[in-house]
Parts: sequence; C-alpha cells; structure tokens
Amino acid sequence: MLKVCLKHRAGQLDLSAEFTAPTGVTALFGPSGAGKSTIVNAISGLLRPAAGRITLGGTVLFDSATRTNLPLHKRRIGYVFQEPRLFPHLGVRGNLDYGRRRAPKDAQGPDFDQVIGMLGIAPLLGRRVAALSGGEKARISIGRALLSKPQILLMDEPLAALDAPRRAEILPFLENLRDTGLPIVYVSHSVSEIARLADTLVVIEAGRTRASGPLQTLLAEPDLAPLFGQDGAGAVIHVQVAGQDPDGMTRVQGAGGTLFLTEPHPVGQTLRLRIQASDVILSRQRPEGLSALNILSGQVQKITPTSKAEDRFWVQIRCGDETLLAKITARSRQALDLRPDTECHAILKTVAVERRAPRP
Ligand SMILES: Nc1ncnc2c1ncn2[C@@H]1O[C@H](COP(=O)(O)OP(=O)(O)OP(=O)(O)O)[C@@H](O)[C@H]1O
Repeated sequence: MLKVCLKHRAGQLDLSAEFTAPTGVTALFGPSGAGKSTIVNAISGLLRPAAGRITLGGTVLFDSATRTNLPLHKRRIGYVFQEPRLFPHLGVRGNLDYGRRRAPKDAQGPDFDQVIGMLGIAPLLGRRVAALSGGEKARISIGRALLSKPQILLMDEPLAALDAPRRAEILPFLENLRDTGLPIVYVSHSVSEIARLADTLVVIEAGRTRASGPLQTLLAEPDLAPLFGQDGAGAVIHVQVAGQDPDGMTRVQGAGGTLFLTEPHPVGQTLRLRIQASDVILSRQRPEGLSALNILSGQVQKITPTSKAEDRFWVQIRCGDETLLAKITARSRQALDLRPDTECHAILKTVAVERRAPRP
C-alpha cells in the first residue's frame, strides 16, 4: 500500500495532498494544473517535496520529519510518462533489456516472456524505436518499466498523446497489467479510461485532495459530478454473467437485480458496467410495456441541484449495495415527488461493458 502526505509549493501551485493507494489501480484525476504530475514526481523521487511523508509497503520513501529521502534509483518504482522516452539508439530489445538489468536479483514480478505476452510486443522485438507507432512505443515503455520489477507502477497520462484508435488498442493491455495485481497509480483526465481501469479514485483540485475512495462510490457522488463533465458522471456497477438466453441476450446478475446485455460473455465472468447519469430514467411505478429491458429498483438516497444556472437535479439511488446516479429536470422531480428514501425504478437506456476481465 502506498501512503502519500505531502506539502509543496511550485509557482502558482500550493500543494497539500493526502491519500492512500491500496492494491489495484488508483486513478489521480483532476483538472489541468491541479498538481497530479507534481504528486507523481514526488512519489518517484524526481521531486523533493517541502514536507510530508511517503511510504510504500514497509519502506519509507520520504519523511521530512526524519530527513529521509530515498534516492530515485533505490525506490523500486516503474514510471511511464505521457511521451514514451525510449532510448532511440537501443532498439526495442535494447530498451527492454535496460529495464530487465535494473531489476533486483530476488525481485518478484512477471518475467520477460510474461511481459512480452501481456503487452503483445513479440512481433516488435527486432524493430528500431523510430519505426514504431505511438501506441507501440507506449507498450514498449510500459514493458521496460515492468521488467525492472517495480513494487509500484506510476503512469502519468500514458495514453494522452495517442489518438482514439491507438488508445482503444492499448486499453486491453492495461487491463492485463491491472489483473497482475501490481499496484498502479494512474494519472488521467479521461473519465472513461478511469471508469474502465481504476479501483480507487483520488480527485485532486487546486493542489488539494478533494476526495478519495472506491471508484464506484465517487463516480456516483453528486457533489463531484460537475468535475466529471457532461457525460462523465454516473455509476460503475459489478455484475456476474448468469446465462445466455436463446435469443442471444446475456443475462447478468448484480446486487440491484437482473440486467440483459446484447453481446455474449462467458457464464460466471464478472463484468464492470458503466451507466451514465444521462442514460437513466426514473419511475415511481415499475414500468410495463417498455422496449427497455434493463430496470433496477432502489431507494433515493440524495437529491442535489446540478448547478445554480441549470434547472436540473442529480438523484443518487441505492440499489442493493450499488449506487446509481440519474440526472433529471426540476419538472420530473416535482412530478415524481422524489425525496430521500422514495422507492423508485431506474430504467437504463444504455449499459456499457467497461471491463471484460474478471476482477483481480
Ligand atoms: N517547477 C515549477 N516551477 C513553477 N511552477 C511549477 C513547477 N512545477 C509545477 N508548477 C506549477 O504547478 C502546477 C501544477 O502542475 P502539475 O503538472 O503537477 O499539474 P497536473 O495536475 O499534472 O496538470 P496536467 O493535467 O496539465 O498535467 C502548474 O500549473 C505549474 O504552474
């Protein structure tokens, strides 16, 4: 587990951040200039913060109280930057070997063949760096970091420089990486990337930790919804594939009820589904004769105005141990007479499968 508590000033930035990153993927999310890269640089040892304490497992990386500051090369941290920073003269294999040579002899972690397989880079081994696409360079840079057998991987917007098709190509490899169980701190501006990859979310705003906790709870939190943008706010829920119906629909079971997906998935697999707030319609009675198949029942937990300028409300609904978020007009709120604890039904217009692999 990584524990970060730091204070630092740099230019306009007045940083005072505190959070814990358990195993799995911890996303650092926040507006540009919030201080995310500064935090990651402090964890890696590239930057010495003015004050604070950073620990990784039982190792103190930095502690201003005891004047401890473990040098960068002793931190056993893999760092993947936005631009891949490969050595141009070494070739693909040379870059990977550079990472491999940095691994301590007795270190645990995936071996060369496992890393190659996980990132799909076997066909690239003989290539020159200059002959690689942006997405291929990103994968080699991740491979090089992994081969140094780090205790944690820091990824600072690793996909930001790539176009949408290249990003889509790399995301499944990042899912493979996540499933190895290696703790990862992942900086991103993209809510969809975070919804797909992260387990823990840390929201950084103007140098402060605005919120930190399980992704599922925070993505459906009305107070944070404006930060996630028009299409970002919503819920992430976990379901298990229960069966395949004769008409080709896949039946999945979650805490809030049964849902149906149009594409096939293996029975027993755990899926992560994303349900955007704008894709949820609320009803007091269980609707009949609708084309929508996916309806979950629950109770209203919280109702919050979206903004002063907009006549709309966020409605947070508890369905079993999952939380949904809906965005409705003031008129609908009044017509449905929604209040905390009101029983209601959430009709889901769209359900997106965000994670195909089983949870680690
Ligand atoms: N060495 C420095 N000198 C002056 N200002 C600095 C320095 N380092 C960081 N800053 C300031 O700190 C702010 C936060 O930078 P940082 O790169 O950590 O933010 P970020 O959240 O990662 O942003 P982005 O998402 O755009 O990468 C920047 O606006 C910058 O002005």
